[in-house]
This record gives sequence, structure tokens and C-alpha cells, in this order.
Amino acid sequence: MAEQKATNVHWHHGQITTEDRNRLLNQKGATLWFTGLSGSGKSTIAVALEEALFKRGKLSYRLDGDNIRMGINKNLGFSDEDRTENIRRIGEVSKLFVDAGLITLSSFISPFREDRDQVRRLHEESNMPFIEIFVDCSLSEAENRDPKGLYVKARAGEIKNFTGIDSPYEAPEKPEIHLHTDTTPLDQEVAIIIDYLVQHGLISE
Ligand SMILES: Nc1ncnc2c1ncn2[C@@H]1O[C@H](COP(=O)(O)OS(=O)(=O)O)[C@@H](OP(=O)(O)O)[C@H]1O
Ligand SMILES: Nc1ncnc2c1ncn2[C@@H]1O[C@H](COP(=O)(O)OP(=O)(O)O)[C@@H](O)[C@H]1O
Repeated sequence: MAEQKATNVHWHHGQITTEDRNRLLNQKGATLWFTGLSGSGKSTIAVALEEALFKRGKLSYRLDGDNIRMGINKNLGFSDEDRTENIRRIGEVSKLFVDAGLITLSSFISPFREDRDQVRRLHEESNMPFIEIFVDCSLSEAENRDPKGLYVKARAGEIKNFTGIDSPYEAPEKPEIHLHTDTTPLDQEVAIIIDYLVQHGLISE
């Protein structure tokens, strides 16, 4: 847990609430947290879901490991400590976006259970929906896909601390949604998530 350094700081409330913004957008802001191995399909699913939601008139926004690591988190690498800080910051950013009323699609390997649970607590203590989506894919399939050629480099020792090779991945124990991307087609994965959002009253039918 990061230490609170600044003293004498106070949260400033405005006149418009999260609920007001949700009503304006006709949706309920939520964080959909995609976790899984590199190449498991997190980004592919988030991109397809964003399009499906857009077509239904729902506003979502994607936060993605590679993109975030080229901006707000460009000073972080892949040590355990840096991954924890990466997820802590993204958890806070996701929460701000939910407060803004957005369906936030956060796709990060997020290999440590405690880091994901911390983001969950951060949301739940403010009554914000947090939906953990386990993008489950065998290492052999992810390695076979190797969309960015990173597994080849990791096996050759050119990338150190690569998740699944020489850095751990702790699978979620009770994710809200568990997708099996080895066997389930993309359109079905999107349908499963949309169905969940409708069933839980986050978007309308
Ligand atoms: N050592 C190592 N281990 C894992 N991944 C690596 C590494 N080096 C670079 N990359 C690339 O960075 C992307 C993962 O970043 P994340 O921010 O999602 O990682 S983490 O949640 O902090 O573990 C990951 O993107 P995805 O493949 O989309 O998961 C890789 O493209
Ligand atoms: N059922 C599936 N769901 C998601 N991606 C799939 C599926 N089947 C094959 N793929 C492919 O797997 C790769 C996943 O890459 P990517 O989405 O970048 O993964 P990640 O963001 O988890 O690193 C893509 O090339 C995608 O086309």
C-alpha cells in the first residue's frame, strides 16, 4: 500500500454527483478489469467490447498496459514492485473514470492477486462496481500466438522477468467472469460480458 505523503489535503465535493453523471449518460459507470497472461486476449476482447458497447450507445474507455506504460507509467518497469505500483495507479485512474460515469475497460496482466484485490477494495469502499474478468488462456496457446514476438525473446533470455516464463501469474480465485480464450470464440466472449452487464443492471437490455 502506498504511503500518504501530503498532509492537510481534503477531498473537494462538487454539486454534480456520480449518480447525476450516470443518469446523464444513461448507464452505470463500472470498472471491468481484464487480467491474464500476455497474449491471452485482454486487449482484443476490450477492443471488441468497446465497439459493441458503442453500438448500443454506451460510453466506455480502454486503459491498456502498453499504452499506459508509454505515458503516465513510463517510469515503471517489470519488477514485482513496479508492477504493484503500475496496478495501484491504474486502479486509481479507473476509479476516477467510474466516478466520471464511464464503463472503464482496464486490461493489464496484473499478475498479483493482492494488487487486484486492492483495486477491488478501492472501488467497493466507494460503492463502485468492480468486475474482474479472468482472460484464461494456457501458456502454450499464448506462446503459440505470441502476437508481439515477446515469448520468443523471453525464451531466448532477451527479456527478463517475463510473466509465465520467469515471473509469476496468480490466477483469480473468484472472478466475476471467467473466459476461456483457448476454446471460446471472440464474439461469444463479448456476448458473455454484455449479458453480465445487462443482468447486473449496468446497462439496459
Ligand atoms: N517482462 C514482461 N512481462 C510481461 N509483459 C511485458 C514484459 N516486458 C514487456 N511486456 C509488455 O508489457 C505489457 C504488460 O504490461 P502490464 O502493465 O499489463 O503488466 S503488469 O500488469 O504490470 O504486470 C505486455 O502486454 P500484453 O501482451 O498486452 O499483456 C507486453 O507487451
Ligand atoms: N478467443 C479469443 N479471444 C481473444 N483473442 C484471441 C482469441 N482467439 C485468438 N485470439 C488472438 O490472440 C491474440 C491476443 O492478443 P492480445 O489481445 O494482444 O492479448 P493481450 O492483450 O492479453 O496481451 C490476438 O492475436 C487475437 O487475435
